[in-house]
Amino acid sequence: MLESLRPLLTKILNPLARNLNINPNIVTVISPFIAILAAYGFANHLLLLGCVAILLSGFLDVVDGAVARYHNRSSKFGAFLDSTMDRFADAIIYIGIIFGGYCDWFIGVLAIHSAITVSYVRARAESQGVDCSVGIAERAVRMIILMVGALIGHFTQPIYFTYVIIILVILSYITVGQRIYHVWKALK
Ligand SMILES: CC(C)CCC[C@@H](C)CCC[C@@H](C)CCC[C@@H](C)CCOC[C@@H](COP(=O)(O)OP(=O)(O)OC[C@H]1O[C@@H](n2ccc(N)nc2=O)[C@H](O)[C@@H]1O)OCC[C@H](C)CCC[C@H](C)CCC[C@H](C)CCCC(C)C
Ligand SMILES: O=P([O-])([O-])O[C@@H]1[C@@H](O)[C@H](O)[C@@H](O)[C@H](O)[C@@H]1O
Ligand SMILES: [Mg+2]
Ligand SMILES: [Mg+2]
Repeated sequence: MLESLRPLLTKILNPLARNLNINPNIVTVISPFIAILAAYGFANHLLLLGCVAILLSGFLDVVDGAVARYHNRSSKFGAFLDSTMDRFADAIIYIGIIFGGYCDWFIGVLAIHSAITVSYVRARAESQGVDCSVGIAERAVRMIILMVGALIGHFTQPIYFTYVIIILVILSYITVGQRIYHVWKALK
C-alpha cells in the first residue's frame, strides 16, 4: 500500500545515501538491534521509547536499500539479509510488547505468527515468480500502526495500545488471506 511512496522516499533519502558510502549490509544488520531497544522500551513500559525505536529501526530498513541503490551496491544477498533481519525485528518488537504485558501471550504469539506469515507468503510467492506486495498490512503499515498505538497508549491509557495490537493481528491475518488469494489467482 505504501510502496507507491518509495520513489518519493528515495528522492528524500538520496542526499543521506550519497554521504553514506558504506556496505549497506552493515545498516541492515543494525536495524534489528534498534528493534531490541524498542523491545526494551515496551518491556519497561516506556512506550515513547518503543515508538521512536521502531521508527529508527524502520528508518534504517529504508536507508539500507537507499544506500545500496545509490552506490550500485544492491545484491541478492543484501535483499536476502534485509528480509531476514526484518523477521528478527518483527519478532523482537512483539516479544517486548508481550513482556510489557500490553497483550497476553496468546495474542502476542498470534501477532508474531501473523506478521511473519504475511512476509513468508510474499517470499514463497516470489519463489514461484509471483509478485506479492499486496494486502492492507504490509510491514511499513504494521510498523506505523504499532507506533501510533504506542503513542496512543502513552498519551492516554495503555489499554488502548492493547486494542491496537488486537486490531493489528486481525489486519495481518486479513493480509495473509489477501496474499493467498492473490497467488491463487496468479497461478490458476
Ligand atoms: C527516530 C529518528 C531519530 C530517526 C527517524 C528519522 C525520521 C525522518 C523518520 C523517517 C522514517 C521513514 C522514512 C521510514 C519509516 C518506515 C517504517 C515506518 C517501516 C519500515 O518499512 C520498511 C520499508 C523498507 O522496506 P525494504 O527494506 O523492503 O526496502 P529497501 O531496503 O529500500 O529495499 C530493499 C532492497 O534494497 C536492496 N538491498 C537492501 C539492503 C541491503 N543490505 N542490500 C540490498 O541490496 C535489495 O534490492 C532489497 O530487495 O518499507 C518501505 C515502504 C514505504 C516506501 C515506506 C513508506 C514510509 C512512509 C514514508 C511513512 C512515513 C513514516 C512516518 C514518519 C511515521 C510516523 C509515525 C508516527 C506515529 C511516529
Ligand atoms: O511487507 P511485508 O511482506 O510484510 O514484509 C516485507 C518483506 O516481505 C520483504 O522481504 C522485506 O524486504 C520488506 O522489508 C518487508 O519486511
Ligand atoms: Mg531495507
Ligand atoms: Mg526490509
